Amino acid sequence: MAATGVRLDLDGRPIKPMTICMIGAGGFIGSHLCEKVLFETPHKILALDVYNDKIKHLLEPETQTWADRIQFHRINIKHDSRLEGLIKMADLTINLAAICTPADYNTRPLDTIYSNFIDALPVVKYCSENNKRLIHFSTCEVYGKTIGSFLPKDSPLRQDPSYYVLNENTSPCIFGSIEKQRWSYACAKQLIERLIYAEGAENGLEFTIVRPFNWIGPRMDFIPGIDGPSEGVPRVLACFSNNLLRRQPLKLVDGGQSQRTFVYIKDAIEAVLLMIENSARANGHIFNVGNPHNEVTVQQLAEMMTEVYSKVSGEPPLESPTIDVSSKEFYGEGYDDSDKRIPDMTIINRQLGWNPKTSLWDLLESTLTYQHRTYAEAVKQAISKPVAN
Ligand SMILES: NC(=O)c1ccc[n+]([C@@H]2O[C@H](COP(=O)([O-])OP(=O)(O)OC[C@H]3O[C@@H](n4cnc5c(N)ncnc54)[C@H](O)[C@@H]3O)[C@@H](O)[C@H]2O)c1
Ligand SMILES: O=C(O)[C@H]1O[C@H](OP(=O)(O)OP(=O)(O)OC[C@H]2O[C@@H](n3ccc(=O)[nH]c3=O)[C@H](O)[C@@H]2O)[C@H](O)[C@@H](O)[C@@H]1O
Repeated sequence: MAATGVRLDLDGRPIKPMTICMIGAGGFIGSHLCEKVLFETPHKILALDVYNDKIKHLLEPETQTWADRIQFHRINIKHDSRLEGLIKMADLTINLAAICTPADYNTRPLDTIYSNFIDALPVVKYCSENNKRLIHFSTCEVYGKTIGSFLPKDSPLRQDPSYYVLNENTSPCIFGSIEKQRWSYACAKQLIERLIYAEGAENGLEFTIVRPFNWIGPRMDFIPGIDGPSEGVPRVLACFSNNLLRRQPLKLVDGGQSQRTFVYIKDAIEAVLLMIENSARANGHIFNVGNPHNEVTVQQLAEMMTEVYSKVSGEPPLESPTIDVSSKEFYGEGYDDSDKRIPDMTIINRQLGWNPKTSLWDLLESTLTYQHRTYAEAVKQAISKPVAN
C-alpha cells in the first residue's frame, strides 16, 4: 500500500519526496489527507492539532510501515512557539485549522473570526518569511449568496447559470448585514484569502487556496452525546445521521429549501493530492473543489438519507421522517443562509484535470454504512440508559 516506484507529476517529472506540515491534521479532512499521503506517497507528515482521535489508527501501532513518516505534535496554533520551527522543517504547509460549524458562526462570532483570520496570520507570515509553500483551506462560503437570489422569484434569469454558478475569478462575494453574524466565518475566510493573495503579489509567497464545497464522508464532525457534546450542533451530515441513529425526525431548517452540492471526501482528497504534487500548476491559484452534479435541496438530502439509511440498517423509515424548524429556534439569532452553491469547475479542470466521480447516492451509501457500523450500538446503549433526575 505504500510508496513504491517513482511518482510522476502531471507533466511527467519525477516528484521528490517532501515533508508536509499539516495544521488541523486531526480533523475530518486532515484525517483523510493523512491516510492518502501515507498510503499512496513517500511524503512525510508533521501532523499538528489539539486532538488526534481521528488519526489514532495512523499513529498506533508504531510497527506500521508508515509509522516513521508521520509525527504528531499536540499544538494549539493560537499560542505555541514551536509553530515557526515546524513550518521551517517542512517543504509545504497545509492549513486546515478552523472553527467551521455554522452553529458557531452566530453564537461564537469572536472565536470564529479569531480562528479563521487572526490565528491563521502567523502561519501565512512564517511561510512568507521562510519562503515555504502554503496550501490554505478557505471555503465556498466566501461566495455568500448568489446574484440570482436577489432577482424576483418569477424572473426567468434565475434559470441562467451566469446568475448562480460560482466562479473563482468572476463571481462576487455577497454577504448579509453585520447583524447577520452567520457571515463572520465567510468574511474572516475572505480576508485571509486576500491577505494570502497580497503576500503572493507583494512578497512572492507561493500559495494555493482551496474552496471546498460541502465535502462529506466518514469521520465528519461528531454524533452528539456519543463522541461530542450532547448539546453540540454539527454540520448537516452528522445532524441527520444523529437523527437517523436515534430514530428521530430529521429537522429541516426553514423548510430545507436551501440547495447544496455534496462531494465525496475521497474524490476531493484526490484533488488536494494533485495540488500537493503539482506545485507549478497549483501555485497562485484559487480552486473550487466540489461536485456540480450532486445538487439537492436540504429536504431532498433528508429524503435520500432516510432511504439509504433504511437500506443499510434494515430499519423501516419513520412515518413522518422530517419536521420543519425555524432557523431562529435551531441556530439562534443572527443565522442566515447560502441559497445555492454550484461550483464552476473550469479552473481546476484546466490546471489539474480533476473531476469528481462519486454520485450522491453512492457516497451516502458508503458514509451511512460507516455511521451505522460505528455508532448504532453506542446510540442504542445511550438511549437505554435511565436518565438521572
Ligand atoms: N468539510 C468541508 O466540507 C469544508 C468546507 C469548506 C471549508 N472547509 C475548511 O476546511 C478546513 C478543515 O475542515 P474540516 O471539515 O476538516 O473541519 P474539522 O473541524 O474536522 O477540522 C479542523 C481541525 O483543526 C483543528 N484546529 C482548530 N483550531 C486549531 C488550533 N488553534 N490549533 C490547532 N488545531 C486546531 C481542530 O481540532 C480540527 O481537528 C477548515 O479550514 C474549513 O473551514 C471544510
Ligand atoms: O461544507 C462547506 O462547504 C461549508 O459550508 C458549511 O455550511 P453549510 O453548508 O451551511 O452547513 P451545514 O451544516 O452542512 O448545513 C447545510 C444546510 O442544511 C441545513 N440544516 C443543517 C442541519 C440540520 O439538522 N438541518 C438542516 O436543515 C442548514 O440550515 C443549511 O441550509 C460550513 O460553513 C462549513 O463547513 C463549510 O465552510
